[in-house]
Amino acid sequence: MKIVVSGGGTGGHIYPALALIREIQKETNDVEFLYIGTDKGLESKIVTREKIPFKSIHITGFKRKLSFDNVKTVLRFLKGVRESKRMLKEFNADVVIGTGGYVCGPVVYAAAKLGIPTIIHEQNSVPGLTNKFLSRYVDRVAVCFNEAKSFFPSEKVVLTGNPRASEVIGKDGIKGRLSAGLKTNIPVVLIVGGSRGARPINEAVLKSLTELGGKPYQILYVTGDVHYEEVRKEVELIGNPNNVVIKPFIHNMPEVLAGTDLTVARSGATTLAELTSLGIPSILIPSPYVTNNHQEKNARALSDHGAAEILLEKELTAKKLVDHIDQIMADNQKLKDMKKSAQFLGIPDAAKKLYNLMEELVRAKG
Ligand SMILES: CC(=O)N[C@H]1[C@@H](OP(=O)(O)OP(=O)(O)OC[C@H]2O[C@@H](n3ccc(=O)[nH]c3=O)[C@H](O)[C@@H]2O)O[C@H](CO)[C@@H](O)[C@@H]1O
Repeated sequence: MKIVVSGGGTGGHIYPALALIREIQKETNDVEFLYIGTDKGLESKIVTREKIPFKSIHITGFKRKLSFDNVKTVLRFLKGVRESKRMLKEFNADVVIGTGGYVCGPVVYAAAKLGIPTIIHEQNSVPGLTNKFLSRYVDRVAVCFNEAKSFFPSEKVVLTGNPRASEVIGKDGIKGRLSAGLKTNIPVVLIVGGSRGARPINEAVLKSLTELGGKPYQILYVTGDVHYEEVRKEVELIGNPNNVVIKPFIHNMPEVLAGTDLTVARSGATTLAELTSLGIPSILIPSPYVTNNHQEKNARALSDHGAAEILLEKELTAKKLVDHIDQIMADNQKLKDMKKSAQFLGIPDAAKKLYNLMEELVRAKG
């Protein structure tokens, strides 16, 4: 089978696409991939580093307000469609999947117009503009939250989950702890602000650092690459407690998560897919700076089922952060209940579900 994958912009759209490719490659040698992205997006670096065949088209996103720039965008879209059609024919694609971000607009649209089976994958509980637009033309819309279903034509929607959920399972938590410089025999709280870190979370953690030093658990605190230097300078003044390890970014997140007892995080869709797949209790601090406040809705999908607690950024203080962590870490039954609820929401076989969906569509086309 020849599969075209397209998606880009943030890690949130690229990591699920990569996870899907890697998981399918584990299952079978019978599949050939082509990734279509943009030259400017993060995908051009990440995908080529993984040695996946990569081609690029030139396209920019729509502005939400009407402007002259949008006219240019429409022209670029049409050019992107022409380029995509040529690439899809040349590759002889059997199926095309878009994982979000504006690049998959022309690619998936072109595939639909050529009569190639198409799927879009929506990671969030509230869809982005591109996926809403594409849902009219595609054969299937794969979602990760039941809450997302109502935004799409009901006959096309399938709950598959996020392929990153498949990639994170079965990892060695002891290795994860050791790799981060943590002790193996003391509970771990991971604090991370999404793929780029989050200044408000960093501020609250810095203010509570000394107090966290006296706790019976260890903290792995991930600042985000761009904030690391600033945080490190402050920590030099405050003092770094023995039970707190500070890192700019975690490159082996699946292993580290396997060794984590409680996570404090932003509620980006992929993070939540990982947490539920592994059954990790969490305190979620949704980013209020995202389209349609979708991170809060993502977070509610977990907290409504007891899998997570929400701490809104506008209410975030150092004291509240520490109290929340303490309350959960001191209550074994609560940890167990949250773990169970998270696992209940997790879809660890998401990659397989998506692959089956592709096979079904290709078979149906004959
Ligand atoms: C600010 C913004 O627009 N964020 C969006 C972006 O989030 P963003 O890309 O930050 O967040 P996600 O939670 O979706 O994905 C983050 C990914 O990075 C990984 N990771 C993170 C930190 C680290 O040190 N190491 C590491 O590997 C996580 O394990 C995860 O796999 O895309 C998501 C998916 O569409 C959206 O829900 C978010 O709202």
